[in-house]
Amino acid sequence: MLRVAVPNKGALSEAAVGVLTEAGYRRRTDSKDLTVLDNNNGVEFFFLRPKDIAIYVGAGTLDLGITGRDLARDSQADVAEELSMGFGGSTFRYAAPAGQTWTVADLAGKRIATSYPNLVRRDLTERNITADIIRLDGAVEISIQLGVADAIADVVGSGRTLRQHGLAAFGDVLCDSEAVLVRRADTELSRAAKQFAARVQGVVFGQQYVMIDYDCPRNLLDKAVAITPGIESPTVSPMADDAWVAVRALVPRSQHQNLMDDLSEMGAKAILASDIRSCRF
Ligand SMILES: Nc1ncnc2c1ncn2[C@@H]1O[C@H](COP(=O)(O)OP(=O)(O)OP(=O)(O)O)[C@@H](O)[C@H]1O
Ligand SMILES: O=P(O)(O)OC[C@H]1O[C@H](OP(=O)(O)OP(=O)(O)O)[C@H](O)[C@@H]1O
Ligand SMILES: [Mg+2]
Repeated sequence: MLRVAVPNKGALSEAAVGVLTEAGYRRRTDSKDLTVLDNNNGVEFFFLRPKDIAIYVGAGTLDLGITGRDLARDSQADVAEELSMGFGGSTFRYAAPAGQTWTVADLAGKRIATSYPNLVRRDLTERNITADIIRLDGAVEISIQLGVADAIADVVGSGRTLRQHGLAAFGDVLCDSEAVLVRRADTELSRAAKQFAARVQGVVFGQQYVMIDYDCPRNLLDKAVAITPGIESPTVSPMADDAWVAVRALVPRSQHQNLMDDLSEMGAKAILASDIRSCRF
C-alpha cells in the first residue's frame, strides 16, 4: 500500500485535498481523522502538519508527501521534488519596519525572528553574516513591535500581513515557494508511486491549461498555429467547407482569454474554451 502525506490544515490543505479528490482519491469525512484508507486505489493517506511532512518522507516512513518547497528546505530532510503543484505560491523574505532603509548586510549583529531558522541560517552563512536567529512558531510579523527582534524573515503571499504590521520586505528572495510533491531523495519510485504522481500531475496540468477549439479560414492557418502552437502541435481537421479547417490546441489557462481575442481578430469563428479535468502524457 502506498503511503502519502497530505497537509491537515493551513494554507496548502484545501487545494491539496482538491487535487487529490479530482484525481479520484478518497477524501476524509472527518477533519479530525489523521488517516484515510483508500483501498480502491491502494493508497493510505496521512494528514500531517505541513511542516512535518518532509521529515516523514525523508526518513522513508512515508512514500510521498505534499508540502511547501520552503518547508521542505527548512526541514533539511532528505527529500527531492517529484513535481510542483501550481498552488500555494509565496516568497520567503526578510522584512523590517517600513520607512527605514535596510539591506541584507545591515542584518549583521541583529535579531531576526523566523519560523524557518534553517533557511535563514543557510542564507546568512552564505553571505558571511552573523546574526541572532529568534525561532518563533508563527505570527512573526508582530515580533519586532513586541521587542524580541529587529527584523524578520517570513512567508509573503499577498503582502497584506507585512503591510498591516508596518513592515516592508527587503533583499533577495530566500526561497520562491509553491506546493510540491516530495519523495525521498536518491531512491527509485515504486510503480505505484509513479502512477500516483502521474495522476496528480494530470490534474495539476488540467488546472493550468484549457482546450481551445475554433474554425479557421484555411489561408490563415499558419497565423493561427503561431497563436496556438499547442504542446506538441495543434490538431487540424477538415471541415465540410473546404475553405475552412477546425483547429484544437491546449493553451495556458492564464492566457486563454487574450488568445481568444487574438484568434477572433484574426478571423477565426466559433472559438470555444473548455476545461480539462485530467490528462496523461
Ligand atoms: N499566503 C500564504 N500565507 C501563508 N502560507 C502560504 C501562503 N501562500 C502559500 N503559503 C505556503 O504554505 C505553507 C505554510 O503552511 P501553513 O501556514 O499551513 O504552515 P504553518 O505556518 O507551519 O502552520 P500554521 O500556520 O497552521 O501554524 C508554506 O509552504 C507557505 O509558503
Ligand atoms: O502575505 P500574506 O498573504 O498576508 O500571507 C503571509 C502570512 O501568512 C502566513 O501566516 P499564517 O496565516 O500561516 O499564520 P502564522 O504566521 O501563524 O503561520 C505567513 O506566515 C505570513 O504571516
Ligand atoms: Mg502559517
